[in-house]
Amino acid sequence: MPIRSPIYLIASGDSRLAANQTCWEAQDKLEQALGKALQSLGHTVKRAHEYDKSKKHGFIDSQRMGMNVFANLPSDDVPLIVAEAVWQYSHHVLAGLTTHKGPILTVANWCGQWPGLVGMLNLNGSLTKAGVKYSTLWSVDFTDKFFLNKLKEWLETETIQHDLSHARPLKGCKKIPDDLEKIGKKVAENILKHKAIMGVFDEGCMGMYNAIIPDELLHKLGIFKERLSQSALFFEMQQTKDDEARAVYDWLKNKGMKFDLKEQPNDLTDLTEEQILWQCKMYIAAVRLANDFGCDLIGIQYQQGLKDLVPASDLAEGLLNNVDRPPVKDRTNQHVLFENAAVPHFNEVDECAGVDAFITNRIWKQLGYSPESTLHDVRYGEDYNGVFTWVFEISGAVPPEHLTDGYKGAVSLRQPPMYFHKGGGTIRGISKPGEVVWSRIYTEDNRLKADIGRAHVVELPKEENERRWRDTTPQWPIMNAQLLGVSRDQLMAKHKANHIQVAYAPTAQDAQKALAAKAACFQALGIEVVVCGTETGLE
Ligand SMILES: C[C@H](O)[C@@H](O)[C@@H](O)C(=O)CO
Repeated sequence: MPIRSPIYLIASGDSRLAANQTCWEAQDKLEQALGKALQSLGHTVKRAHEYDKSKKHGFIDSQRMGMNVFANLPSDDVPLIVAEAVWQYSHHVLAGLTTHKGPILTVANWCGQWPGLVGMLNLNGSLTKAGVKYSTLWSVDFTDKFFLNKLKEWLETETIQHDLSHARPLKGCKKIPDDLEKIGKKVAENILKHKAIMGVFDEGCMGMYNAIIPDELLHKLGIFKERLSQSALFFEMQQTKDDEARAVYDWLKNKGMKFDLKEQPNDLTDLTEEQILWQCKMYIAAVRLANDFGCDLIGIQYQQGLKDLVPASDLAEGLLNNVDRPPVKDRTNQHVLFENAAVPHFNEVDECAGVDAFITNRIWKQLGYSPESTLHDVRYGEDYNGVFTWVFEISGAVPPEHLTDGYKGAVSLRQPPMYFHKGGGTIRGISKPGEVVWSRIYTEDNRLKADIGRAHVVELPKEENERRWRDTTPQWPIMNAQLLGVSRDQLMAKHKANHIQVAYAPTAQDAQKALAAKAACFQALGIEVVVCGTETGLE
């Protein structure tokens, strides 16, 4: 049925006032351009909530506000657009969207300035997990053919069909070679027999409903949650000795990592040694607590609660994911904990990324490859020399092993104050060129699924890399990635999360082996695998 006007528009935001205020201008610009496009197709748009003069922004900034906005719609079957130019908390609007009966379209502007694409992808993943029907679109300026044609399609049919021809179920692909299937199955059997513990320091980060794996689904993988508290982490940080923190800091400096310290720093905007030392304490505390509870992987939420107490968790998170990291001894100073091993960590307690990191670690070790993996935000991208090149950019840190020149290529910069008012340093650098396996676990139809594919990480000229940093968030680590056989629009249409997991392999052939073994492991654990793109070795 054709869509009838007016179309209602809602905008979910952050819950941090500073972020909502800073990013409002970009949102306003998006809404005006989108409004014009709809007008040109004979439609009118009506905001379902007003700009708030006292708050100085027009975002839905809490779950309660979102519920009220939906309750005040003229009816629950009006056409609705969720428009996003910023990082947003999906739970602000999820409740209303789960009971909304009218057609839903999520839209983001193709812009790197703020993580609007990231916000929309999180909402898409959350709606997918919740079983809510929606369509989705993106555009640089809302005048391009792709956007206008697809928008027309939505206006005429209430739905949009995207090209998903790059994605095939593993079952329909070439058979996985026996030796690699054996490795995948062996890792799966080992996990199912011995079980694994996922330590979660406060579940659910920034409304990321998609990132929470229901226990019943997780248990089928042999993985069980240990629900830990960030209060316990804070307490442990306070028990950690100053000289232990100092030793971690010195270790990093000896490795060649740089810290962007000003001569007379302002704690509100600059990085300070005190912030870094608290971050080192968090790193030690996290390792000790992971050891106390026998955890195989851990995740720290940080962005609610802990963000008001201590500097950012990112420095600790990037280090935990690295095999070569500062040694941490038990409290009596006798044994090194998790010696010569990474402690797989999942940022923003994204449990889907956590399971992926844990399995990657096991598979890569079996194959003899460096097992470091990380999630990134699917942040932005542009063509470079005619090839679409993504900016993958997580909000703080990656394992230094992923960076060009490792620790020597890592600089710690102060986290942006609008998100991180207590500061803290990042692990920022450029991801080294090489061969990568990318993947994403997600929940759909009440089942766990995984998309998996291949990418080249490319080295761009310095000025181009700097431009990409300037156009996004220069404090965060960047990966310039070319997905193989998956176009920009195919990834956007198919991807069910704000995050993407990446791990390097020594060569393209090794990456295909790793992909195959990982897919076999996922399958043996009951995760439905979808192979995406080309050069996977399985097409
Ligand atoms: C600091 C921001 O809130 C980020 O955490 C956000 O952009 C994300 O990384 C979302 O994945």
